[in-house]
Amino acid sequence: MLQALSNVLVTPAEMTAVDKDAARSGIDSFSLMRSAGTAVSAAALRLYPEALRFVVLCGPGNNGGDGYIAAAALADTGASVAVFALGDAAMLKGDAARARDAFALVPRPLDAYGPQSGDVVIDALFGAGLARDVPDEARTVIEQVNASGVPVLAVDLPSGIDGRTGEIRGLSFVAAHTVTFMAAKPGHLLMPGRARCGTLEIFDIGIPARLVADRAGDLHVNTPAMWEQHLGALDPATHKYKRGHLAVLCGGPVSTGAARLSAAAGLRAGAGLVTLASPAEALAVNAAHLTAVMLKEINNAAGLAAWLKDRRLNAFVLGPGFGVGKKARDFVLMLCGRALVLDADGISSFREGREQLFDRIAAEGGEVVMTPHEGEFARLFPDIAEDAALSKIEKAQAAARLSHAVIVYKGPDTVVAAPSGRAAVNVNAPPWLATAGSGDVLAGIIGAHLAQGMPAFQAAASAVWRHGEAGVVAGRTATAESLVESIAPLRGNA
Ligand SMILES: NC(=O)C1=CN([C@@H]2O[C@H](COP(=O)(O)OP(=O)(O)OC[C@H]3O[C@@H](n4cnc5c(N)ncnc54)[C@H](OP(=O)(O)O)[C@@H]3O)[C@@H](O)[C@H]2O)[C@@H](O)CC1
Ligand SMILES: Nc1ncnc2c1ncn2[C@@H]1O[C@H](COP(=O)(O)OP(=O)(O)O)[C@@H](O)[C@H]1O
Ligand SMILES: [K+]
Repeated sequence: MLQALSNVLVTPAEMTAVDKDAARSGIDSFSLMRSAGTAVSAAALRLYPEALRFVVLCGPGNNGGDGYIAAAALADTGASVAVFALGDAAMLKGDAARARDAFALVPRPLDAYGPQSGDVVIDALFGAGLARDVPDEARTVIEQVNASGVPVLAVDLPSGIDGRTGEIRGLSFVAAHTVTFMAAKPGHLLMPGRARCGTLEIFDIGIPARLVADRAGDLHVNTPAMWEQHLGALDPATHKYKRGHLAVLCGGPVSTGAARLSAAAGLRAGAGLVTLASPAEALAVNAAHLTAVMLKEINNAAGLAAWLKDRRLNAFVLGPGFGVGKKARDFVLMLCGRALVLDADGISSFREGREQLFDRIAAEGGEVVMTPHEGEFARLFPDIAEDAALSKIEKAQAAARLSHAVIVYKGPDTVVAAPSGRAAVNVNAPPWLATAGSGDVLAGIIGAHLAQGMPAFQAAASAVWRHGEAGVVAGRTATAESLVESIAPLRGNA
């Protein structure tokens, strides 16, 4: 895969536009289909040398066309191949019809297929063109194949997965491997699609990278390439104030653990100093648990205002264990002009009156990052959350636009989105990150990156990636505490 495209995500609509641009620039569309189909046959031979029979299921569009090319290429190697077609293969048009003619045998109707031991299914029913729920004729075969345990190699996408959203359109194959072309699509990375793609292979079928890049939006896989040019901000060479002073606002005496986790994570992630701001009634319990993290009594808005005069306090985390209500709202509104991570109760406190928050962020222009999980997202952005037409990426983008903040929409497929529309989908997080306090740790890492001067989007994206890496290091028995201990340097910095 070309380096220039390796992290780019392209929506199916953008890919269709790329196809048209390619045709306009004189590239033969059938040669692209031939490359696609032969890439699929090569993957099938490489992955399943023991297959007794390759069963190619072909749909009514160009995804089916890729399938016919693959079938012909596999037959040329002497492999046993059977093709079953959805609908009347005689009705195929354009490149798909040409591809059908490349395969010597007449395909059999889809409902004639029953999975047999030794089969490998090549799923070429629907790809980028899936426009509605899969039809009944396809449902039966998808159910049978999924139940049979016969391995499925998907062409472009497992049929039934929406390439834009990752949603299942009625029913979908569960593939062991997916071969897609030129660039990954959102549906390969967003859940539940991601879990149904198996391993993902991105094959360069020969469309110039420039044509793809011209149509692609500012949407990427979250890899170090997204933010490594900002790692200089994490340079530890100077004194501790240069490494940033992170302040974590703590709630009442019975819920202090969450804020302490954020503080510990912030320190571990490289903030030069971390101070826990605690109300008087929680000072004793916090003091009993803290060593390197400092403690400061902050009881009310007046106390916070006085403390904020210290401009060396350069990032804040508010939310973990803070408590929902007026105090949270008052504090947050005072912090909107600074670098701020708004998490948990800090988000939920604005269920009513969110406009005040969004207006303040816009007016003050601080580097604000919000880190909602699904429930918190629905609390603050119910209108966006309920819009079933939007993908998780589009929801995060809409929320970022509306709030003027960077949104980290958490989950197995965390999306980081900026008000500009720039977005990244994270893929390195192991499922055992779903453990109590894990989100508090993430908030602390983001806070540390902000404290060290990274811009909000890069601070958030790199923190999400680092949190995922910490999860990998901590392993399956990870707890929030072991996650903190597992936060590793980012490329030798921090
Ligand atoms: N990108 C590239 O550069 C290249 C892409 N290539 C390949 O092209 C694929 C995209 O091809 P595509 O646009 O023809 O769409 P595809 O997925 O075959 O489906 C469309 C057909 O299915 C039908 N249909 C849709 N939904 C349906 C439903 N629920 N139930 C029933 N029918 C339904 C739809 O009918 P319609 O909606 O028009 O009635 C239409 O007939 C892409 O995934 C990749 O494999 C390569 O060849 C090389 C270059
Ligand atoms: N299945 C999963 N796979 C990977 N990461 C996950 C999964 N479920 C949750 N996470 C991550 O774990 C963290 C949980 O945060 P959150 O829901 O706020 O939990 P808590 O409030 O207990 O800290 C988030 O960073 C989220 O992205
Ligand atoms: K497919």
